[in-house]
Amino acid sequence: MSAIRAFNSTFAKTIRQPAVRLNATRGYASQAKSLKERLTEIIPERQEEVKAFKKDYGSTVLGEVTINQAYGGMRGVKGLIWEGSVLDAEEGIRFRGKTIPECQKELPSAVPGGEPLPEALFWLLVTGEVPTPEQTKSISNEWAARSDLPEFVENLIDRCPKTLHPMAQFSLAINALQHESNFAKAYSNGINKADYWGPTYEDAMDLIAKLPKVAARIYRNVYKDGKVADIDLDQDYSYNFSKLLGFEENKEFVELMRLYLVLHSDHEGGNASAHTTHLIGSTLADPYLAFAGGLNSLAGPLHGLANQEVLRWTMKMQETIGKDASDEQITKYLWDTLNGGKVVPGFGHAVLRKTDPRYMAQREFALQHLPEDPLFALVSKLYHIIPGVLTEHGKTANPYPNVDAHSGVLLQYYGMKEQDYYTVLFGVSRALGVMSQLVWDRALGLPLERPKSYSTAHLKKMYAKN
Ligand SMILES: CC(=O)SCCNC(=O)CCNC(=O)[C@H](O)C(C)(C)COP(=O)(O)OP(=O)(O)OC[C@H]1O[C@@H](n2cnc3c(N)ncnc32)[C@H](O)[C@@H]1OP(=O)(O)O
Ligand SMILES: O=C([O-])CC(=O)C(=O)O
Repeated sequence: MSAIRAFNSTFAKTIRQPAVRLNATRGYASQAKSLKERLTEIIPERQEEVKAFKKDYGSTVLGEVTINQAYGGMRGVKGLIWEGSVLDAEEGIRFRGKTIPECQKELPSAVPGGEPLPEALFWLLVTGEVPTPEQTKSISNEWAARSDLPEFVENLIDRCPKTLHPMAQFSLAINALQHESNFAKAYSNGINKADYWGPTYEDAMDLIAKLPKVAARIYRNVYKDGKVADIDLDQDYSYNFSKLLGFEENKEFVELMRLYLVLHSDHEGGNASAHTTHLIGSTLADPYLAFAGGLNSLAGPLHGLANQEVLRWTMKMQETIGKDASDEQITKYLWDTLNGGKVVPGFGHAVLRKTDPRYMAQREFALQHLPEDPLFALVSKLYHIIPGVLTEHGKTANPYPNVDAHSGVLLQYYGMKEQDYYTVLFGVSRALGVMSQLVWDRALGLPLERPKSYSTAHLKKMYAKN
């Protein structure tokens, strides 16, 4: 047995939570398995499936690439494999074939009829199967048990100036956690490539488990008293994250956190944070280094940072034209933004051509929990005004709101008012998607990513008539 196989099997024995099915009507397996045990069964089947599919269809053409696409951020170019989710331009995201409302209905929750648990979504993303409540609980327990940070990482976060953007602190801390990487150690010890997925899985689980402590420490240092509570080993991930942030006493906030972490987790493979993580991972840099790169992508205002920008833009608008501004005043303010050569944050999308269902899920939450909130009323008003203005402006392929247009108002309502922090929450959630794919990247032996590029001069030589 290789060193890493021995490590994996010992680890599985230590951490496994034997769980027996309680609910016979929902089609759960009769003897619940740990996530790693289930993956160990599934991976050889999927490897065979992919091998056979490639053998039969490997030379099938997926699409053509135009010169405009090469200059245009590769929009619509089909060239990536991503197992966890697929995005439809009209319908939005499906996680392993399930829409957001289906996930809300089918995945185990912490409270009856409540929001789905991110632990359950992670299991679904990794395996394609809905976990039992016991399997979901085993992930909660496992993440709580793996959550400790090395002291030097805590010190590193504590030494950051409060003026360093929370996303820069987050990325720095994740790079430092690389010290813990099982994959990096296994690679340096000469692991066989057939075994790569094992230590990648261990790193993915450790990394996700440690995120609440990293993210909450940044929040408490920058905005509060620097003290961070302890993890409750018997609680779920979102409860613990809320507790560390200082919000666990508000049960609605904890439910929001569960929903938030599910909604922002995965958006197929071409979005900048997912693609960056996948690209870095393809060099066999370990999961920590890959995810830190993904976070740096997420920190751009055209991507995840838009959720911070939305609130900033909305507040600035309120300051400029007043809290009771008329539709006409809002419309004029929008035109000033557009004529100033700026984007309206939270609207538009590279793939979606309808309102983002993640926006709708957050709107449903607001309608249920904060229907009278004045900021929610304003966000609803903007939802009705902005698409018309963007359509008249005539440039935007999709004038409708994306996920980032709604998250800030919910967080504000519960007292998390520090917008510069919001993308860190997004990053914690995005780890679920990109880490589950990274395990599959290594399990399927996906190679170094390296597409072809040309210079303008070369392209002109190839295609221009004069
Ligand atoms: C989690 C997420 O990442 S969701 C996206 C978060 N980002 C935002 O909300 C920022 C605002 N939105 C945007 O900047 C864009 O819509 C993006 C980056 C999301 C998508 O970009 P693209 O796929 O290039 O969009 P699209 O094809 O519609 O762009 C065409 C033109 O419309 C402009 N446009 C697109 N959306 C907007 C917008 N919300 N406000 C103003 N102009 C816009 C683009 O800047 C582009 O202008 P250009 O021709 O002068 O370069
Ligand atoms: O899909 C995209 O390009 C951006 C996005 O909404 C996400 O990553 O969640």
